[in-house]
Amino acid sequence: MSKTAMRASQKDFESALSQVKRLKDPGNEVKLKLYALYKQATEGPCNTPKPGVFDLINKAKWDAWNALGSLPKETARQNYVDLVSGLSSSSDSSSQVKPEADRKQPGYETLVVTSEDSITKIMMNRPAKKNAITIQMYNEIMLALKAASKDDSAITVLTGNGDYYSSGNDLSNFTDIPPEGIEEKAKSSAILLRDFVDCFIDFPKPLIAVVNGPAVGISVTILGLFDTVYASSRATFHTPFSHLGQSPEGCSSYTFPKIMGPAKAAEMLIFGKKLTAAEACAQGLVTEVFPDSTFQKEVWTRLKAYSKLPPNAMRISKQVIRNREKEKLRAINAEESRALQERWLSDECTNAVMNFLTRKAKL
Ligand SMILES: CCCC/C=C/CC(=O)SCCNC(=O)CCNC(=O)[C@H](O)C(C)(C)COP(=O)(O)OP(=O)(O)OC[C@H]1O[C@@H](n2cnc3c(N)ncnc32)[C@H](O)[C@@H]1OP(=O)(O)O
Repeated sequence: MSKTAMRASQKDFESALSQVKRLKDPGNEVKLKLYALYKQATEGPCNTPKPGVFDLINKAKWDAWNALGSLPKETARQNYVDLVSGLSSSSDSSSQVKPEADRKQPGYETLVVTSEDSITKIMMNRPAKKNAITIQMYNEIMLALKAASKDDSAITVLTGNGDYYSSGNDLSNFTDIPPEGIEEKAKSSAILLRDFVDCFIDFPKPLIAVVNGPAVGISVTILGLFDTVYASSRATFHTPFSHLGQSPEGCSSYTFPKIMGPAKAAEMLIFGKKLTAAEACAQGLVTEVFPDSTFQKEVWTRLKAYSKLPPNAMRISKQVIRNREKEKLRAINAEESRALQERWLSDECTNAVMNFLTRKAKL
């Protein structure tokens, strides 16, 4: 394992340790697994005397730890992170009966897509990379939205797995230069961006963002195209385009001034001011903020109630609201994508991306 991967795994482990406190009770069997993996990850193989047969609880804990044998600390740490990550996504809805693995739609590698209770949930699933959006993930989100627009769900939700909603465009997308050269790369990226944002402009049903943690870049800008945005109190909203030598996308050059007024929009889009969830709500980008400790429970209870409303009425209402603006939004999207195509070829952008990839800069 590389040094970087080990460091990242330790960070993920620490974040899983705090995440686990916020989960609903996963039951004794899982709690024992978590205990055993924690002990193995922090202390190595079981090294304490076996408790007596009548000391039932401590004996069960000891058995679970001892059963891990000589599993390396790094592997135990990784298994702990994976287990917590699976638990936090399945705790999204307390009354969902089948485990998520049984309900998830096949064919997606970067997403977990489920449909239940008339809700299609599209969950970005690269928690170790803060759900940074790769080319594959852009394409899979478009596919999932197209499928959701035709399925029998009443509403569609986009959310993230792990501690982040999304850290935006995966900056390593810029490093995969085709033999045709950098200009061709910028052109194909601009087409991908335009097609991606068009899917949100055209989406025909109510679309809800469940912003479970910090959001960066394009994952923030497209929020202006959602019908409702629910945020955890832990979420932040950051569009550091100038820092990255880039310019706004996702129709935010139009939706943000409209939502929050030109002055507040400029502070975000030009100067990269990061908003807290409360600030984003006060400025109209977020519909409602929920305490992080009850976020999943409160949001999914609310969404389940909404999903029982007459679906055709909701669809028509959305279309009446959106249709008036559709052509304008499409034109703005095309213009923003053209501007970015040029930006991606600039020294300002190249240097910012290289600084991140060589870890000279972080937001
Ligand atoms: C079709 C093209 C459309 C283009 C349009 C979109 C524009 C944008 O979206 S611009 C926004 C781009 N995003 C960023 O600039 C964010 C960059 N990331 C960061 O600054 C930090 O990673 C972040 C503050 C989000 C989190 O910091 P930490 O909590 O300290 O975590 P790490 O930095 O250790 O991250 C863990 C792991 O994930 C990788 N990562 C995170 N975000 C990205 C990203 N956007 N692109 C690529 N990789 C990302 C990070 O490198 C770490 O990887 P490892 O080191 O391999 O563990």
